[in-house]
Amino acid sequence: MAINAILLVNPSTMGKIDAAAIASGIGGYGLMQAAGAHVAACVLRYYPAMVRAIIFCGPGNNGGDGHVAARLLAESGVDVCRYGVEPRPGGDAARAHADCPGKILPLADWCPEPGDVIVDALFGAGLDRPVNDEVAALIERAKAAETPVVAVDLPSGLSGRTGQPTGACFQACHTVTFAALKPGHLLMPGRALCGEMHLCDIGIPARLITGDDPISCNHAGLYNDYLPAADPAQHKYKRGHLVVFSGRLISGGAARLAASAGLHAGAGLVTLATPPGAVMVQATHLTAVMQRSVKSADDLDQWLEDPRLAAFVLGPGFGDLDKARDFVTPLGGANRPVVLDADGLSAFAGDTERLGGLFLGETRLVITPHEGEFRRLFAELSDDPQLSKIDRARAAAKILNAVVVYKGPDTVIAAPDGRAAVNAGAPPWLATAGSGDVLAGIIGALLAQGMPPFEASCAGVAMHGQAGDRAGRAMTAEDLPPHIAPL
Ligand SMILES: NC(=O)C1=CN([C@@H]2O[C@H](COP(=O)(O)OP(=O)(O)OC[C@H]3O[C@@H](n4cnc5c(N)ncnc54)[C@H](OP(=O)(O)O)[C@@H]3O)[C@@H](O)[C@H]2O)[C@@H](O)CC1
Ligand SMILES: Nc1ncnc2c1ncn2[C@@H]1O[C@H](COP(=O)(O)OP(=O)(O)O)[C@@H](O)[C@H]1O
Ligand SMILES: [K+]
Repeated sequence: MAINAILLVNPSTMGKIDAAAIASGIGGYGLMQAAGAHVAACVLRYYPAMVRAIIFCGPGNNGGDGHVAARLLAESGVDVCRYGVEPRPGGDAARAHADCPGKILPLADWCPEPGDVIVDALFGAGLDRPVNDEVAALIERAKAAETPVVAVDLPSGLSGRTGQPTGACFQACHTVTFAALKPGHLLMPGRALCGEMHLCDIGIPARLITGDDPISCNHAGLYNDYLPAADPAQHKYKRGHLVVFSGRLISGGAARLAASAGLHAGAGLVTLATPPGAVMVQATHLTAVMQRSVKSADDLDQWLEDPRLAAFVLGPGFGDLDKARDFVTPLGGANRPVVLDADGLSAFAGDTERLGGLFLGETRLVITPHEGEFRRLFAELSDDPQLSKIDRARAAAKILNAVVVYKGPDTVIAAPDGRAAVNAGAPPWLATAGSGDVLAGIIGALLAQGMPPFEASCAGVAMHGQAGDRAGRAMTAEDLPPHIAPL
């Protein structure tokens, strides 16, 4: 009996897991009892001063969990009122309803009173369309009355697959879910609509909590076996030489942030490849980071003959989009890993085919777009409301044969082979100018040390978040590099 805190399970897969548990001899009604008990316990724990528990019950098993919670809360001495619809006859929900004393009133009858706490058991995994006008009006009423909401499985109205509301949606203070998290619990705005998450064991055996789709939370198991080892015999070139391309005179700070992050993330040496006109200004800022003047794609081509150059970061503050395209061509031919960020991505807006064509074969391109950069590259994917952020990142990864680090509060890392991870724990104060440049430098350094691109990206995103935690909420991007620590 267990929970799986790593796997993200789509609602349709969760239905199959429930069915497999039932087929293995575990009664569905028992699962519902356990689910309802966790909901009742959450209400009692967080709202000890409540006056009434208001249970909104839908027609399916989500409603069934609500009937169980209603009965248990009433048995605990709470004043309980149920509103909603009678469950469909014959199933576990109907039995849970029959076992709960009292009647169900129409949703429209609920008049908010001070001390009310709502248990939202209208729709969970079965939600497949926008809620109707009656439920939308109820959600409005709850919001206007500021009545706290404890959601069962998912706030009603939220898609567990995409993290997007299908229409009106409850804003929960707490969400109680079972066996495994769904993508919608972590993807925005779902994560914010869920409030505090509670992942609870309802008695489904761990061996059954598996997915047919490799989506997980970003966790150490994804990359631990690939992290650079501290080898006593290492020297700086063995640790990896990272090259970061600098922008023009006016915009060299972003590349310096990436370069400094690269050194702290373990690259043995980092060289800024700087346009001749910016070399002097960069020199006044650099200490451990080295510098080389690189004027043209031909210069770069020559330098690439040095096999010790292990990985490249191009984009932060780069500025010149034509030049970015010119430089990426020899990098594509160099058969070494490349991180493209910021201007390195904007340079290929509307031309993703060309970018993908430069990086055929074994995956060695990592792109790190934020929402706007992603849209510039993949407007059609961004505009498709059926796609989740995971779907979009995966599709982009396939198109470019690249690992996609689709940034934000819910950074998604996706590989062309379909692996995907969602990183949801990073502190919000990472939303500060230059923080993405630091991330590009960290991933570049891990690539330079020989990590494969998906693993380097997952580890890099984790290191970035941890550096943010250590730097604290008043940090600026410049504070991040010294707080980077090996995993
Ligand atoms: N299975 C198990 O063992 C366990 C399951 N558990 C619980 O079961 C929940 C899933 O239950 P579920 O599959 O019955 O779906 P649920 O979310 O209740 O929806 C019911 C029906 O509502 C309808 N409908 C959908 N959208 C609608 C809309 N916008 N507006 C109006 N109606 C709408 C649609 O039916 P339709 O009208 O299309 O025929 C849909 O089928 C899960 O979230 C968890 O809480 C736990 O007890 C643990 C054990
Ligand atoms: N609300 C948030 N919570 C956690 N991390 C965030 C949040 N907003 C942004 N980030 C992270 O901060 C970084 C910002 O990168 P980016 O948008 O490229 O900024 P810049 O271009 O200024 O460097 C990304 O790693 C992103 O995932
Ligand atoms: K619900």
